[in-house]
Amino acid sequence: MKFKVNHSSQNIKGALQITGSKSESNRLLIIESLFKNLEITNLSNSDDSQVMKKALTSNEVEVDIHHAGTAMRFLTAYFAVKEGRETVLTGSKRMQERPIKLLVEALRSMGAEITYEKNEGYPPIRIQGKKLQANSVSLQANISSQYISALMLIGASLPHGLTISLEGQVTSTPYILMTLEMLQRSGIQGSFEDNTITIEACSALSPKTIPVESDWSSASYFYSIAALCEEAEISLSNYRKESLQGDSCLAKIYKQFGVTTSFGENSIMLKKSKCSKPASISEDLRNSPDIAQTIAVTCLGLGVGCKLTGLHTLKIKETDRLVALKNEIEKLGGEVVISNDHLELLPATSLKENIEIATYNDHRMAMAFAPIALKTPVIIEDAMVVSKSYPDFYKDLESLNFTVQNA
Ligand SMILES: O=C(O)C1=C[C@@H](OP(=O)(O)O)[C@@H](O)[C@H](O)C1
Ligand SMILES: C=C(OP(=O)(O)O)C(=O)O
Repeated sequence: MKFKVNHSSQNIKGALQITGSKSESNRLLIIESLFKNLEITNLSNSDDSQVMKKALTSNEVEVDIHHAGTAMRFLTAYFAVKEGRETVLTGSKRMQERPIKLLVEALRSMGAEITYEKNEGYPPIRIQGKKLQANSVSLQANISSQYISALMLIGASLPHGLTISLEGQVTSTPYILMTLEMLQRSGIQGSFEDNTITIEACSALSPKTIPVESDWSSASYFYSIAALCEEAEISLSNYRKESLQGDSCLAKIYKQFGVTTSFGENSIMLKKSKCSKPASISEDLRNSPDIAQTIAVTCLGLGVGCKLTGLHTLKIKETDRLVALKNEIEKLGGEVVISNDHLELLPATSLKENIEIATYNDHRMAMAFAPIALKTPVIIEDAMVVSKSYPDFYKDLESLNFTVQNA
């Protein structure tokens, strides 16, 4: 399905309630399943959280997690400690190209029984659940923080807890801190100091209600909208100043485009009233890789140049996001240079109209490019990919007076 997205005004006002963070939700779903006694509120309605919920209650041998990276990685560790359960964990064609070897090797070194069904190092994998006795593990930390979070999430279920030694430069650190905080809020003790994570053993949790903050990566598209129009007042809930999500750095980054953020009790207000913009910006996104596409497209729309670094993880996400960004920005008339870990955009002088944006099975390609409609009408191919993290995306665009039509 293709959607043509358009907007006829440069003044945007509205209030939206965004679904819960899929990262926080998928951690809490695993903790609840292992230890019980958690009530989770504002759970994400994303496909990724739906597949996680379904997997955790499935009695089938084959568990298919589609495109959900967190589900693939967290469930690999989860099923490895499910004594007596045999699981074949699989996913979409792209998931079968996303590496899992570092996590499988770490779990095997702890005694887990995991074999590859097709290609060495990639899903699908067959897991024979066992009681693991190990209390320490080490792994390379510069490929995906999800491998580390996966080990942290099962750590407390092991008889002696788990000490994880991280090797090399740690990437996506806020997601590791989020996992630690989620464990601690649930009642599990742990620490992260000097590249060593310690998770204490725990046999039961006392009952708790844990609210999920809304998704900051989803909020990024409204930051982009605010930046791309002349005047904006957009209220988003449920957000907090003290966020566990690294993508909350958006508030600081978008100040450069004249978008201010004020924090209410449970919401944020994005305001834009003056058209100040820098000639170019430079950001290291090692800690917030999921907002790279949003920022690149905002800059394209504003005619601002950008140099985005720390993007080495983008090649193994839903698609090779660096290549996808280059292809689609160039279709609109932008000039981009990419390497394995950075992207440089030259300030664009004009944008082409009614360009069809390919989305590469990547929700963030669709959502990052839709706001450019404030500058030029755009057609989003395979538009419903957004449901991976944000099923209500187009409904929320319409509530801000965007027109979204079948193309
Ligand atoms: O742990 C998480 O919830 C996530 C970690 C990040 O992945 P990497 O650690 O692979 O960069 C991020 O890109 C992904 O969307 C969600
Ligand atoms: C990379 C992402 O997700 P995952 O790795 O969990 O599939 C994302 O949501 O941008």
